[in-house]
Amino acid sequence: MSSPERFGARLAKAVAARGPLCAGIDPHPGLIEAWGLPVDASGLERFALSATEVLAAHTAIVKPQSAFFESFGAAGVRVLERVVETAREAGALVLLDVKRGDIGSTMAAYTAAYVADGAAIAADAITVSPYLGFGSLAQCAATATAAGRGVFVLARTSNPEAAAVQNALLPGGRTVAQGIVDSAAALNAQAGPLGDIGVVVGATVAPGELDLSQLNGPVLAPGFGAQGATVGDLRALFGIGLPGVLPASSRDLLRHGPEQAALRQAVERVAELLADPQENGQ
Ligand SMILES: O=c1ccn([C@@H]2O[C@H](COP(=O)(O)O)[C@@H](O)[C@H]2O)c(=O)[nH]1
Repeated sequence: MSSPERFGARLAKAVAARGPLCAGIDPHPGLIEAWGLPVDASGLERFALSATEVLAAHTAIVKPQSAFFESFGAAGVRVLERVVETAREAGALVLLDVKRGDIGSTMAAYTAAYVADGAAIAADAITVSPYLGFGSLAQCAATATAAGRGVFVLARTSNPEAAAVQNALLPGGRTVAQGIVDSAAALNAQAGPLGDIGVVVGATVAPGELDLSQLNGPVLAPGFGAQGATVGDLRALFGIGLPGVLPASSRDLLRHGPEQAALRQAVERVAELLADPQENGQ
């Protein structure tokens, strides 16, 4: 049997075709309500499927936030499964934001759930947390890669509380975040055109904190939009062409619903800003 096309290669093609914007599907109760829907499993379903139909038709990759589905119990998880299917039918890759991380034997179960061959909720990639040690993620990364899937490892997250832990210094002087980037880079060393192991670096992070030059993998950049980061901030942090960077926005897109036409215009507007190398603000 031939091996599946690698995640990094699939992502590079999708971004070349549709641009780098990663649209977040975060059904916050407040947004469900603002769309005039009941805050229950039926409202969740209408919100999430309608948003996914539009966002997944216009972006390379969508990022459902698992927490907002899990909070509705089993019915919410069934909606999440339909979101994954709907996104795929619309031609987008699915990065499931679950931020899993545990000892290796438990991590194996998360791997089976999301990124192994025959996974129960099969995503193209998931977010993972390295704070039980980067090595605890090794088997998950290897299994995902073999299945044509990927992982995005939290390195320097967008929230203000993160710096105290992630900018702490390791023996030798690198930050914890840089150590994570370098460990991801080691796994991507032989891959082309883009490795399967991404990192998460918030768009809100100050320029110059991290050296991403050796990563050879994708960078998920949440914090763009509702958390305050602009296109100018993205370019200052990652460079004018945003190479390998997936700016991620959820609330700032979703607030334009429930009309699908308005949501589509919003996503097109942001995609145009990201495509314009002269654009330094928003
Ligand atoms: O560092 C991180 C990692 C993940 N996130 C997630 O991204 C979205 C952001 O939503 P917005 O509405 O665009 O602020 C959300 O799902 C977070 O859990 C992050 O914000 N920062």
